[in-house]
Amino acid sequence: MAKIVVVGSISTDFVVETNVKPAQGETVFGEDFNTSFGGKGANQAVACAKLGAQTAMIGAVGNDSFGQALIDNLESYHIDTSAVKVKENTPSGSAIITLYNRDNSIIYVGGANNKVTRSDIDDQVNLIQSADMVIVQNETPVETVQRLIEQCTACEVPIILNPAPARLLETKWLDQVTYLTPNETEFAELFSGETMDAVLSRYTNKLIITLGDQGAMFHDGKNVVTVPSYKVSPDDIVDTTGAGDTFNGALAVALANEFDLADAIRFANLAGGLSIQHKGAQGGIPTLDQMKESEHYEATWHIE
Ligand SMILES: Nc1ncnc2c1ncn2[C@@H]1O[C@H](COP(=O)(O)OP(=O)(O)OP(=O)(O)O)[C@@H](O)[C@H]1O
Repeated sequence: MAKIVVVGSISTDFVVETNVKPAQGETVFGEDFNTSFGGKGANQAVACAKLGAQTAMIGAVGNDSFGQALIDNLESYHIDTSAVKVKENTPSGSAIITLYNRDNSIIYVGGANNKVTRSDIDDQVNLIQSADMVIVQNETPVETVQRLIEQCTACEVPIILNPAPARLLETKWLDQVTYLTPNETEFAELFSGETMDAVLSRYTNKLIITLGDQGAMFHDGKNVVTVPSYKVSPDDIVDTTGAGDTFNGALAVALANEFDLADAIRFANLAGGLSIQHKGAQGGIPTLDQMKESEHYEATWHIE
């Protein structure tokens, strides 16, 4: 079984639906309330685990009741949480989402995710060294991400940096990561003023730009290659939240199983396309068995 270590955020989404927006100082009645598990790191870890990888998470929660629920949720997917720390006097990561007329306003509090430190990475060198693939995003502090890139380089373990949300990093860091997976908006923020073709040809077989319903692009050393997504009829699209996280987790699983890059992107496109046909970021991620039931699953795709 491929071993994947995911470093990143773990948080709860608190979603309130209302027909009336409260004015300053006003209380209104809401229509509905629900919570769901999120955080890009946690979503990507769940994707790896559901798609058949032995998955461990490095991150942090607060010492509140939400923290324990976040850990229990990861464990329900058989994710190793021994490297998820509980930070004292800190809230767990939370997104407070108000849905008003199908439009949402979000207040995100990083909480414990902002307290994942360089030494939390150094404490887990053995875990990192044992991995076939590491993934990280940008919802933990920049110095932590940089330390992880250094450790992966030193241990010669491949690392995917999913630069979401976009945050500028010096070229030396981008040069050290094995794969870089922005969506189009993140690409534009990271490489403002440059064309996709120019940057893709600088980072051959490394930069993978996700394009929503168009799939994803990379440069194979000779040409820019667009790997098309699998068509999903608009009637079947239920919830696109987390498509990017599913794509990244699936990409990691495929690469850790030694798929070539174009194949790995096709596998990730299929997972991303299936995920949008169900509600919920984590709930919508397909399992490996659900992938295999798809008519698009390829006979040459072997996940150990
Ligand atoms: N409408 C769609 N039809 C088919 N596949 C899709 C669609 N939307 C997304 N995908 C799949 O999911 C991948 C990631 O989507 P996208 O580029 O929108 O990432 P994202 O903006 O990070 O997503 P999100 O923020 O919604 O999680 C795409 O490369 C594709 O494989």
